[in-house]
Amino acid sequence: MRCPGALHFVERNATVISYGIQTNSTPANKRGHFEDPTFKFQIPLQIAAEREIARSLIGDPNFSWVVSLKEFAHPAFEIFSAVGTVGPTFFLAIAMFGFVFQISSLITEKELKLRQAMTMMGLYDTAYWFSWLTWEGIVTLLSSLLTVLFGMMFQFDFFLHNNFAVVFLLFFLFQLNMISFAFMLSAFISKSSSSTTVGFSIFIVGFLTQLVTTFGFPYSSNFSSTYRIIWSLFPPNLLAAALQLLSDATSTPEDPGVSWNRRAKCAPNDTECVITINDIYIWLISTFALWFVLAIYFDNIIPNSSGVRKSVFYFLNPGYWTGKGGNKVEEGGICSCISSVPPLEHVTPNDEDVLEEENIVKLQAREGVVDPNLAVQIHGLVKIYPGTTNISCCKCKRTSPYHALKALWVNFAKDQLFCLLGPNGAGKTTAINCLTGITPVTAGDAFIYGYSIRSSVGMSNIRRLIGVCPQFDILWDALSGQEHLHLFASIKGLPPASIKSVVQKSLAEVRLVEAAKMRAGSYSGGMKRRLSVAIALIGDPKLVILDEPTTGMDPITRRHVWDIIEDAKKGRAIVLTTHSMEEADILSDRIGIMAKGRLRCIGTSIRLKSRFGTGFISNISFSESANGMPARGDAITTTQHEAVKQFFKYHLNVEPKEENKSFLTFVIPHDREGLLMNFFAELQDREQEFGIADIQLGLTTLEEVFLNIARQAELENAAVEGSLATLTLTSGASVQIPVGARFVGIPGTESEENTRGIMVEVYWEQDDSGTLCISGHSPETPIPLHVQLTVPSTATPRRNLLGRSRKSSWNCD
Ligand SMILES: Nc1ncnc2c1ncn2[C@@H]1O[C@H](COP(=O)(O)OP(=O)(O)OP(=O)(O)O)[C@@H](O)[C@H]1O
Repeated sequence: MRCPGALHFVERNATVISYGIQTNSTPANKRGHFEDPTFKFQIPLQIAAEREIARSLIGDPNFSWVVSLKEFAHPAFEIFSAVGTVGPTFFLAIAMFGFVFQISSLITEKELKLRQAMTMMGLYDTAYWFSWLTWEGIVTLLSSLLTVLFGMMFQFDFFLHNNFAVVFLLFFLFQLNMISFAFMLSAFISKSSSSTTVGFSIFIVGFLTQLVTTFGFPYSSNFSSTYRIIWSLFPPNLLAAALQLLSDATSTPEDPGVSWNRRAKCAPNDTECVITINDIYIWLISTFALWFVLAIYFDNIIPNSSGVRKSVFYFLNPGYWTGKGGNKVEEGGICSCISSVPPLEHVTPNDEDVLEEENIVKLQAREGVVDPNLAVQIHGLVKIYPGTTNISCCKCKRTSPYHALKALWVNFAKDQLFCLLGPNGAGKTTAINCLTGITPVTAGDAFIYGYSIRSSVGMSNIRRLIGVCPQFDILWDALSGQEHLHLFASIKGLPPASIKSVVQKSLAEVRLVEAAKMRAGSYSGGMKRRLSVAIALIGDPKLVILDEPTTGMDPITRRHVWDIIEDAKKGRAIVLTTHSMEEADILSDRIGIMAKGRLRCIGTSIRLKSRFGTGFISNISFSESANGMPARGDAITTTQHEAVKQFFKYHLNVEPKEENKSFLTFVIPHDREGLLMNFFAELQDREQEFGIADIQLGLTTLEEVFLNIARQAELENAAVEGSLATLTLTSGASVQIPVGARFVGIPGTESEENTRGIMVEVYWEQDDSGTLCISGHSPETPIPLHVQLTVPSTATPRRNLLGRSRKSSWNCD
């Protein structure tokens, strides 16, 4: 390809010079066009050869033969053609940095629920998108400026001869377009780790389509405009076409390049021109707007990290544009069908306090009372996670509907801390998510300072009033504690002048002043939790929701955070969920224990202990001698132990629950309460005789109340579901019994001696996940007359009513 051809001259005689022409017939790409060697080389050469032969033969006096070497006329090969050829790939590669970073940041924010946290604290979607756009606009502006300046610095004709504004605008609009394209793609990706793969795939596809564009497709009159429209939707193709135009315009040092005024005109020698630089600008601006609008649209209709999305035609709802409604959300993917939900039957609470609370709230709801002393009024809140059938490629995934909240009626008062307790899966987080607007409610409503959580206007007012510390820390690893607080203070709308002092105060409160400038990614678990608590309290919210705030804190820090929470009660309501009974006991003004989506009991800690605890706990400590040994030797102490045990057995009919050399612990049921006064008076009188050093009497712990309530809920649930369990007797025989059954008659054991037959008492416990399991059974005994028996069944266990499959083995490990 280096030699276009050759001429062979043969001088036959004085009047005949013959010649032969040899040409390279491969079309060569010159200045973006494939030149036909016959017309561009062979014919001009033939004419020239014949003309010169004629001049020689006719004896032209100016003609002479000279032997010299001269380059055949050809278009200039300058560095500009490198920009036209390699430029598209090179500048696409530069834009891919921003593209991958953008996709990965957006997805990380979704994946780590950072965006959800900001929305919960009052961030508007418009502010979210426009803040990203502003930031990316600035970065793109700088990078485009640097690209052009570097191009000029390295003396590329492409950058020197074309107008600065023309080249700069091209790079700026292209990079902005790629960012907007990244916004749109991020709606479809749920894992940040996929962003590099997506970026690389886009680069490969872009490289190939740009290559095709450089060869002239489809920006020439040979192709229909439909091809051009489709091709121009992909930003790298527009870049390739623009670079081609601009490099052609500076192909020789004499070419003037494209000036700002000529941006909408074709090059004079370009007969096949179908697109100008100005057209490319218009395409870049239009596709930028298209990707951006699509990004917002897909972001709304594709389920977020909580599985919530808007309807596909949400934008047709006038309320969406006026801000009055139109924020109705749905659950499940676009390609999923929601199965029918079993109706929720109304169950009157068994507990008198819960019933009373329910009646008070219902009365207030009927009469439309908005009590100024109430921060939250929950009116029959129901949440059913719908069962869905998701159809994706070659897969059909079904989930069953689940009643997570079954009509919650409760008030949370101002200046009080309400503690929501309950075993895992009780529905606490669901209740909180409903209050903060993360999850749509199925039925019922809740009013926070009078604003309904079901109205979009109400919800945007609520977001200004609440502060939330979610169950899991939602923090940016790259931001410092101070920056986090600054950001959330801004989202909360604090005046910029006060933000600095508020942030400093907040950092001091949670003892993070020294770590204020450290990245949150390097914080310990406890520090992160403290920062989350500080975020929840920033901006003086009137309702603070703390979902397990002290998880992972050491005891010293925990106590410190308890102090912060205690101080924060003034002037606001706090809702706290925790698994620490000590925390609930210390901080709560009222406690509600939930299980299986229902409120099971409500009241102060003392009330719950006295109503649901097994009774009183009495600790008896024995005197010890100076050397730490029991006062009068082991034998004597054992006698004293026995005497005390006898004393408790005789008067109160209780056995010790725990015992060792220095103390005895008894649990005294509530029904013996009447005997306690005299009993302890006598025990105190005989302290010396029994060698007692100290007598303590207290109510049972909140933990015990919690365990009792949880077990009771499991039993009720098992009875409703009608689940069956297999009880294996010590004799080796096994029978099917309803889950939770206590006294079980063994079939076929009736005899003359035991006319009612034999029975066992089954002991039920809860395993680590809180599910009931059989821990054992009593020895087989004749069935007493008064006992209400469960008759075993041989039926196989069936699925529960809501379709969740139950465990097959019911024996505790
Ligand atoms: N998106 C969902 N789809 C279906 N079921 C869900 C969904 N989210 C929660 N659940 C179910 O709802 C029930 C209540 O869950 P929730 O997270 O509210 O419990 P919790 O009381 O906060 O538990 P924990 O103490 O473990 O945080 C659980 O059985 C859970 O499996």
